[in-house]
Amino acid sequence: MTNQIVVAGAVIAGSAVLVAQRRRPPELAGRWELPGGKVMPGETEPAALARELAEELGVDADAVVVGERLGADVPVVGGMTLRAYRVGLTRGEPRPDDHRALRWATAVELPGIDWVPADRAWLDELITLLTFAER
Ligand SMILES: Nc1nc2c([nH]c(=O)n2[C@H]2C[C@H](O)[C@@H](COP(=O)(O)OP(=O)(O)OP(=O)(O)O)O2)c(=O)[nH]1
Repeated sequence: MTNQIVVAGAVIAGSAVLVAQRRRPPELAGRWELPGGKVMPGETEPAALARELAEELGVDADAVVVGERLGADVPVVGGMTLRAYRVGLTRGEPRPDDHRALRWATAVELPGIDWVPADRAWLDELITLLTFAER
């Protein structure tokens, strides 16, 4: 059986990353994550991420530029593997179509966020990325 990959996007703008507050399931509701979702059979990971971000953030899929991998794969309960990518948006302002809320967070704000537990694995890489991001 193949492992289900979940792709998550670190959408960077200036020196901030977009973080999204989950509505569900109850054990994750209210906690923050990188937006994304499950890769469907036959879909490439960048295509899946563009589709998920378009659905969740109300932006055009072709405005989603998927860049390099960020950090390591993270195994999560239920036999899934989380994989993060750097993302740029060429146009559009994200809105929370599937999340409770969205916020832009800078490097100093990241450790204080109430992350979905698995996403803490990416904290150091995110901080490094934002610290050296173009201003
Ligand atoms: N998208 C996303 N999911 C995450 C993150 N961290 C983390 O543990 N997860 C978990 C929560 C879920 O069990 C699973 C992905 O669920 P999802 O709800 O985002 O995916 P989806 O839209 O494709 O799923 P579905 O509800 O339509 O079935 O991965 C993260 O940073 N981003």
